[in-house]
Order: sequence, then structure tokens, then C-alpha cells
Amino acid sequence: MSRLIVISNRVAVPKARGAAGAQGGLAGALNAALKKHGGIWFGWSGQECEEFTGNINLQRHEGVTTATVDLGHQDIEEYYNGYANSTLWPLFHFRLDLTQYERETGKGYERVNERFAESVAPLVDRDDLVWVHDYHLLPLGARLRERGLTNRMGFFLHTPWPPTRLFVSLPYHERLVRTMLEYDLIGFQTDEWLESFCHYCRKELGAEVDEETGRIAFDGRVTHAKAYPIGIDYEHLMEQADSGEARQAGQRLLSSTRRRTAMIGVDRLDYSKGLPERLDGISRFFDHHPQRVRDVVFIQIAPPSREDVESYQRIRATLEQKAGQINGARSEVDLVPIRYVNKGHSLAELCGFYRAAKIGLVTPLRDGMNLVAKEYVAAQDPEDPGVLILSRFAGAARQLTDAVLVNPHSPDDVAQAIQMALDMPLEERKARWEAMIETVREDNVQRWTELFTGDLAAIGQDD
Ligand SMILES: O=P(O)(O)OC[C@H]1O[C@H](O[C@H]2O[C@H](CO)[C@@H](O)[C@H](O)[C@H]2O)[C@H](O)[C@@H](O)[C@@H]1O
Ligand SMILES: O=c1ccn([C@@H]2O[C@H](COP(=O)(O)OP(=O)(O)O)[C@@H](O)[C@H]2O)c(=O)[nH]1
Repeated sequence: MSRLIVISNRVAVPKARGAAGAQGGLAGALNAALKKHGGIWFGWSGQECEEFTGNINLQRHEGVTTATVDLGHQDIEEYYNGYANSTLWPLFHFRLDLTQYERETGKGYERVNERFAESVAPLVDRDDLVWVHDYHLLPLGARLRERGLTNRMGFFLHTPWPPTRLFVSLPYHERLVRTMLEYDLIGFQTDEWLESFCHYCRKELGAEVDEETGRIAFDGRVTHAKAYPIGIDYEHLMEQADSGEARQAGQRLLSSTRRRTAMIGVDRLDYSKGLPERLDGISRFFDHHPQRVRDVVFIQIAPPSREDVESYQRIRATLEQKAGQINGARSEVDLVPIRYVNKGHSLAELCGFYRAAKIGLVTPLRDGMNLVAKEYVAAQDPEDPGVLILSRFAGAARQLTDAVLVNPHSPDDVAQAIQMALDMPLEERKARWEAMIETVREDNVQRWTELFTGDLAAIGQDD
């Protein structure tokens, strides 16, 4: 079996940047993938240095070798806060209103991709499989090819890929996608994003695209594109869910809610997660059913994320204001309907909360996958499972079709789903859960890794 070289912006090293929970689903998923496969995980340390030196910090932790570099202030500003998170992230989540197009940040993005290529290239052996992740590193494969790497190289996009009519608003969009076609295999979370990418390649680049097989021929090269929905590390989650830490966390939550039904939301504080819209839906439920305010309590866990980006500062302020308004209008001396927790929790604690909460609210406006939805399902008591309310615009909705699917933009829809969930008979809850747990258990992160790396390794063998 070839060694795997995983390259991503975010690397889960013990001292990584950010509070617990702020690192999102990618870090946990890749950690699981590498434990299984062996190899090296390269990326940014999350630390800022005076000037980029290219010095690599090698560490071995729980069987995974990480190789990280520090970035200078200007690099972080232009590449991470700038082009990645103020241009590509909003654009890829269909938010043209938040997308900034700045030539300087684009240059910083190119520069950091160049630096990554320069630093990681010497670590790659001839037979290694190279697997690059996410929108931070779209041109990295091309930069590695320029350095003479002929390895099989794959790329996985964890976010959505936007429709062509939105994507073409990006200056130099053609140049960016041309660089992506230097990868041998490009993976997407769902067929929808895959189709949008193929559509772009056909319409804008004039590439020859076989929609059936995902074969894209352009400029004398062939790239394969396919959907690989990411899953959770099911076994690991079950161990965590069985721990004393999980039980304690669940108990703590239950004793604080007394006899009220707990509803839970767990999301990085990101505008793509639809948090203010979720509160609007809850508020609408209270408007329609004032007598039920005493029956439910909503707990939103929202660790801060990308705090140096202005749109993230704004969403935080909006959310705090909205939670305050609803609580102001609905609280009693012994009752606060919304608990907004601005810090992260361990997976074990989350499992305890998931199980104690009889409703899981996962209502992003747009999301590549959303692993929280799958974790919520996995953590349920099979004899008395809770109800998952899930946005139809999350990648996860393609697989979890037995969740209560909602339009997160509609407060009425969300309110109605809450009512339905609260009143759902045990039989129906069980039937829905049984239908969902199978895909959560089987289509796990190990399977995702095997499918992607298996396809990547096979490329070239029968072409
Ligand atoms: O690294 P950050 O800037 O702190 O952000 C955290 C991660 O957020 C995004 O996660 C995505 O990947 C998940 C796993 O595939 C998926 O379920 C989710 O829908 C995506 O939003 C981002 O794409 C990652 O690069 C970040 O590390
Ligand atoms: O306090 C928290 C909040 C979230 N998470 C984890 O962060 C990930 C979020 O992944 P998801 O795919 O839902 O969204 P992303 O943040 O990657 O966009 C999940 O594995 C959560 O368990 C965590 O460990 N602690």
C-alpha cells in the first residue's frame, strides 16, 4: 500500500490554533483517515511567525505524523482571512453579498500555495499518493507538478461548489479551475456540487466531460471527478458516547432542563450555519404556541470561528442580539428558553448532549456535508431516539432523507418541524432513526478514505 501524503490548511496537532470545537469536521475526519493509512499530514501549524522560514515541525501523535509550517502575519491575513475566507468561502456558500474580490489577497493566496508546495515537495516519495484538501489549496497540485512531481494526486473539496453563474463572478476563475485540472482525481461531497463543477468545465473551459464517468479531458490531460460523501468515525464516536465524560455531560444537561425537552444545535459560529435564521424559527414556534414555552429549552453550542474576519464578527453580534431579544421577551424568573454557549466542547461531552437532547437542529443555509447531523444520529438511544431536523441545503440531507427536512430560510417551516418533532410518536422516531443509522454507521470516514484513495491509486492502471 502506498504512503499517503495529506495536505490541508488545518492540521489537528495538539497545539493547533483555536479553541476546542472551532476546528470543524475536516480535522477530525483526516485524523481518522491517517491513523488507518499511515503517512504524513502537512499543513499550517496555526501559529504566526515574524517571517516565513519554511522550517518544518515534525511531530508524531497517536500514530499520526504531522509536518507543519508557521505563516507570517501578511500570509495569514491575505491567504486565510482574505482570499480563502473572505472570497472563496462566501462564494462557495452562494453568498455573493459577502464575497470580497481583492487582488492583493489573491496574490497572498498564490504565494502561500507556492510556499506550501516548496515545503512539502521534499517530503514526497515517488510512489506516495498525494491527497490535497479544500478551498485553501485549489492551485497546490499545479504548483507541485511545476516542481516535477508525477505522483498520483487527488483533491477533495469539503465545501459546496457553486453554480456556474455564481462562480464566474470570481476574477480569474478560468485560471483557478485550469490549475485544479492538474489533479488526477477531484472529489466532491455530493452529486450536486459535482454536477456544477462539470457544468463549469464544459461550458466555460470547453472541456470534454463525460457526465456518466466523471472523466474530464482538457488541454491534453485527463482528470476524474466524482462524489464521495464524507462520514464520521463511527467506532470512535461510539467509544466516546460510552464514556463517563459523556454520561456526566448528559446528566448535567438533563438535570438543568428539568422536565423540559432539550433541543440542541452545535455549529462553528459561521454565517453559513443559519444560526440567526434558526432562532427566528424557534421564535416563530413560540409565537404560534405560547403555551409550550415552558416545555422546551434550546441549547446552541457555537464555538467562535475565523474571528479576524469581519463577516464573522458581524454574525456573532447578530446572534447575540437575537438570542437576547428572544430571551428578553420569553423568559420567566425560573425559565430562559435559549441558552447560547459561545465555547467548544469535547466530542465525548457533545455525545452526552446529543443523547440528552430529544431534538437536534441542524439548519445550515448551505453546507458541504455537516458532520454534526451524523454525530447526532449516531449518539441516540436506539430505544428512545431523538428527532433530527435537517436543512435540505446541507450535503448530509442527500443521505439522511429520513430526517425532518426543512427550508432553513423559512421560520414557519422550522417552527412546524419543531412542533412535529415534539409530538412525534416513539414508533415514527424509531423508524426514522433506524433508516438513518445505517448510512451513518456504514458510510463512515474509513469507507470515505478507502473509496477515495482506492480510486486514486487505481488511476492510470486501466487508462
Ligand atoms: O479550519 P477553520 O477555518 O477553522 O474551519 C473549520 C473547517 O470548516 C469547513 O468544514 C467543512 O468540512 C466538513 C468535513 O468534510 C464538512 O462536513 C463541512 O460541511 C464543511 O464546512 C472547511 O471546509 C474546513 O476546511 C475547515 O477546516
Ligand atoms: O464544541 C464543539 C463543536 C463542534 N465540534 C466538532 O466540529 C465538527 C463540525 O463539523 P461539521 O462538518 O458539522 O461542520 P464544519 O465546522 O466542519 O463546517 C464536528 O465533528 C463536531 O463534533 C466539536 O468537537 N466541539
